[in-house]
Amino acid sequence: MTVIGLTGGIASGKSTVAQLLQGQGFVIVDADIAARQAVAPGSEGLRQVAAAFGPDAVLNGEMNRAYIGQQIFHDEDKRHKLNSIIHPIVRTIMEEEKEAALSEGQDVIMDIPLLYENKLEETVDTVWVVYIPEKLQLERLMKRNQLSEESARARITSQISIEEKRKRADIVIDNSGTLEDLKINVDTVVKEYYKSH
Ligand SMILES: CC(C)(COP(=O)(O)OP(=O)(O)OC[C@H]1O[C@@H](n2cnc3c(N)ncnc32)[C@H](O)[C@@H]1O)[C@@H](O)C(=O)NCCC(=O)NCCS
Ligand SMILES: Nc1ncnc2c1ncn2[C@@H]1O[C@H](COP(=O)(O)OP(=O)(O)OP(=O)(O)O)[C@@H](O)[C@H]1O
Repeated sequence: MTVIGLTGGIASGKSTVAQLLQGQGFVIVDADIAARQAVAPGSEGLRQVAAAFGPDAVLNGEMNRAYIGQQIFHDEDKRHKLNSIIHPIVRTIMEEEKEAALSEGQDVIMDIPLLYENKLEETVDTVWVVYIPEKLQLERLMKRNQLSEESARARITSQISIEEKRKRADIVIDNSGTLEDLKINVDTVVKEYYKSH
């Protein structure tokens, strides 16, 4: 069984690719979903976030994502603080999900936006990077999250650049075309994958 790390820049299309791969029978373990579970209402994770970021960090019993986002994407120390609370919990959740899938004999896609930032290459068998040029990344991020150019740039520069991730990849999945183009690219990668497995 293989553990594939799926990564890329913010808004490069990882979730879209993960959906396509799920349709092809892969099990998806998603770090963004685990990160939400880590700070679920009433959780120890949320309690720690509130202790670190103050009363504005919680709204109606949930983590105030807009407030935390404003705080951490503009301030490296605060980002490291949040990461140090959430990432260990995320790793535990993802590890359990991965082991459950492997024990059922299924190949797993670990969808991890911060795979390179957190030096997790060694925890997977191969790394697939979803790539788009930075200009397109900025456009898609601004559109999807309704962000100003300045806020979108802050999010992009809080990660290792997409060009650097492309260089480090074992496999690159280009998503600079249409969704139809992306489907074709994903089909090609999956065909190649099955040839060698
Ligand atoms: C900062 C938060 C509240 C913003 O929430 P929001 O709903 O606006 O965004 P969402 O969670 O959908 O994340 C969108 C993307 O932002 C990027 N991102 C999120 N957190 C970080 C971070 N700490 N550093 C760099 N990029 C990040 C990722 O590419 C992610 O896919 C949220 O992302 C969060 O709790 N982040 C900390 C946990 C984390 O690192 N998650 C990423 C995967 S483990
Ligand atoms: N080929 C494409 N053409 C146009 N829009 C696209 C294409 N692929 C993805 N998108 C859109 O771009 C945005 C980003 O895609 P997606 O959410 O899959 O990225 P992501 O890498 O998972 O983002 P994040 O890092 O924030 O989790 C979404 O609004 C999605 O619908």
